Amino acid sequence: MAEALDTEETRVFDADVGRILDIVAHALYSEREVFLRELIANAADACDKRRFLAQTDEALAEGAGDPAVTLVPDAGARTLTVSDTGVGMNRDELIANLGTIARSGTAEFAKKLSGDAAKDGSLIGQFGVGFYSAFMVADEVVVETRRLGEPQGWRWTSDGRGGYRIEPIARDTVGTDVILRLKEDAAEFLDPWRLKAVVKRWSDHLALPIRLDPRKAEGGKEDEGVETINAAQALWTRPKAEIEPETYTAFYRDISHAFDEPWAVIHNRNEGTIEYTNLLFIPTERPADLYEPERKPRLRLHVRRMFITDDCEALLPGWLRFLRGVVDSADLPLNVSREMLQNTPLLTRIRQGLVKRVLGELEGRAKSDAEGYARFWDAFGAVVKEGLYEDFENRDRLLGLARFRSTAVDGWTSLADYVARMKPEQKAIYVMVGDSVEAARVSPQLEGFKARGLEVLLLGDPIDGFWTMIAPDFDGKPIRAVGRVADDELAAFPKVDADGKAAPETKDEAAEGEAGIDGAALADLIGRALGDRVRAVRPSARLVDSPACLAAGSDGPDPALERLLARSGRGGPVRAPILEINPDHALLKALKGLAAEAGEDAAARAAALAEPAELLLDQARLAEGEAPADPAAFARRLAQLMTRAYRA
Ligand SMILES: Nc1ncnc2c1ncn2[C@@H]1O[C@H](COP(=O)(O)OP(=O)(O)OP(=O)(O)O)[C@@H](O)[C@H]1O
Repeated sequence: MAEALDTEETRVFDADVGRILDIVAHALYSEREVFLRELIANAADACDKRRFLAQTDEALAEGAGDPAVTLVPDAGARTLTVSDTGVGMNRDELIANLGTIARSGTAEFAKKLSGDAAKDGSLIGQFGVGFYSAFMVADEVVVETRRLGEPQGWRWTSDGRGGYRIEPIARDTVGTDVILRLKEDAAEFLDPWRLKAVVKRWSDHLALPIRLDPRKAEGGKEDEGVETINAAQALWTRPKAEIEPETYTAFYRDISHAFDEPWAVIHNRNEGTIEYTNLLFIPTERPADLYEPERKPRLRLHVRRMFITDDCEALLPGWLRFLRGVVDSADLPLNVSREMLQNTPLLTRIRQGLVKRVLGELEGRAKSDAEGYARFWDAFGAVVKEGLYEDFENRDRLLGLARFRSTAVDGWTSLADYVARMKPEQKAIYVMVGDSVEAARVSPQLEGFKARGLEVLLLGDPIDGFWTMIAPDFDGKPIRAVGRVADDELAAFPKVDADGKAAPETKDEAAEGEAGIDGAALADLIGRALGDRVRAVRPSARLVDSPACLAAGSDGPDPALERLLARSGRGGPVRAPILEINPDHALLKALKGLAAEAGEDAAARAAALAEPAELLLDQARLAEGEAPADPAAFARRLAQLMTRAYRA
C-alpha cells in the first residue's frame, strides 16, 4: 500500500461530483467570473487554517507570517494560477476534498437551481461546490500542493470529465497553486484589468492581501512588480466613504452565510470612554436561526482585528438577534476570558451603545423609507416586540417603532397614528390579542368596539400576550386589551352606523325583562348550569351579533396568552373562562323563555338551561379558535340539536 501511495494513480469522481461538474460548467455560464471568488475564498480559508495551526503548534510556525493569494496570468501558456501560502493538502485530503462532495447532496443543489444565472451563482458557494466552478473557465485544472508539516508535494490533474490523476511531486513551499488551463473563450481572465475588476467586485472585503503578478500577462514586463489589488484591510477599519455598497454586501454574505442584500448597514467608529468600531447589518430576510429557543445574538467580536468569538451573548440583547456583523474594540484584552465576556461593564456599555445606534437607525428609516420599514417589520417585528417585554429602558422608543394591524386601516399602523385617530373622549389604546392577527380580527369580543366606531389594534404574535400584560403607556394613554375593558367604559361610547353617525338604539325595551328575567338574572342561571366550568358569567356591551364570548378577567394573563403558556407546557393550568353573554341576542331571549317555562324555582330554571348553556360556552370557545373542552360531548349535543331542528 505504502508503495502505491507514492506513485501516480488515476481515479474516478464520485457520481455526485460528475453531476455537479456538469451543472456548474453549463448552467452558470453568464456569471462564470464567480469561479475566481470561489478559488480566492478557498485560498483565504487555507491561509486562516494555517495561521491557526501555527498558533497552536510551534513546530508548524514556519513561513506562516506571510499569508497571501497571488494571481498569475500567463498569456504564453494560456493559464491563470491562483496561488496561496495556506495550509495545503496531502494526498488523502486531495482525494477527499476534490474528488467527492462532502457536504450537501447534489440532488438538493440541482433542485434549487432556478435557471437564473445570478441566483444560481450564489448557490455554488452555498453548497460547498466552489472548487468545481473552475471548470466553467478551464479545460483542465491542475492543483499542486504541499501540506503544512509534511515533506511530500502532490499534483492533482483533471479535465472535469469523469476522473482525475494524482501524483507525487517535489515542491519547496507549503501551500497550493490552482492552475487553470483556460478555455478558448475564457481568455479575458488573462487580462490583469479584468482580474482586478473581478477581485474588486467580489473579494475586496477580505483582509488577506490578493496580489497580481503581471509579468507573464500579455504585454507584461519582467521588471514589473507584484501589486496588491484588494484593500487588504479588515473592512470595518476602512473609512466608510471608500467602501462600495457591494463590498459591504459581499462581507455581509461572507460572515452571515446569507444570500440576501443587507437592508441597512450601520458602520461607526465610537470614541470616548470606550473605543470600538461597529459594522452591523440588518438583513432583508429572516435568518434561519431566528426562532431558535436560545435566542442567541451572532455578532462577531474582534479585539484589535483579531477574531475572538461569535458567541458573546452580552454584546446584544436577544431582541436584536437578527443583526449580523462585527464589533472590534481596542479596550478589551486579547486573551479575554469567557467569564469576562459574560459580564464586564465594558461590554455592557458597548451593548448600550449598539442598541442606541440601531434604534436611531430604525427611527430614521421608519421616517424616510416607510415601505422598506414595513418589510423590515414583517420580517423582524415579532422579535423586536420581545424588547417591549424585557427592555424597560428602551420601551418608549420601541413602542414608537412598533407597527400593528388594525380594524381601521389596511397595512401596518403606528401607535402615534392610532392616537391621532382616537375619539376625543377615548382615554385608552385598545388592542386585541389573539392566536393570530386573523383570529383576533374575527373575535366576537370586537363587535361592541366596531359598533361604536372604536379602532382596535390586532395582535397575533406569541410575544404580544406578554408585553400587553404589562400594559405600558404610550403618549400618556394606557394600552388596554379589549377583554379587560369594563362594560361601562365601552357603553359610554354611543353606537354608530357605517358612516360613523350615531345609530338609533336598537335595544328592545320590552324584551329586557322578558318573562321577568333580565340580563343579569339570565347570566346567573347560565352560571349555575355551567358550575365550575366557568369563573363567571356576565352580560356584556362587547357583543352585538354574537350570543356569547370568552373574556379576560381584570387579573392574570389574557386567554390567548394562557392558552399559549399551556400549549408550551409553561404556566399553570388554564383557568376556567369568564363567559360574557349578549342578552339582546335572539338566542339569549329564547333562553329566557325556556327558563321561565321551568317555573319559578332557580334550580329548575338552571336545569332547563343545562344543554344550551354547554353549547353556548363551547361555541364561544370555537369563536376564539379554541376546541370545546369535551369535543365528543359537543358533537353529540350539536347532533341532537340538529336532529330536533331538521325534524321539526
Ligand atoms: N487552496 C486550497 N488550499 C487548501 N485546501 C483547499 C483549497 N481549495 C480547496 N480546498 C479544500 O477543498 C475543499 C472543497 O472546496 P470547495 O470550494 O469545493 O468547497 P468548500 O470550500 O468546502 O465550500 P464553500 O465553497 O462553500 O466554502 C475545501 O473545504 C478545502 O478543504
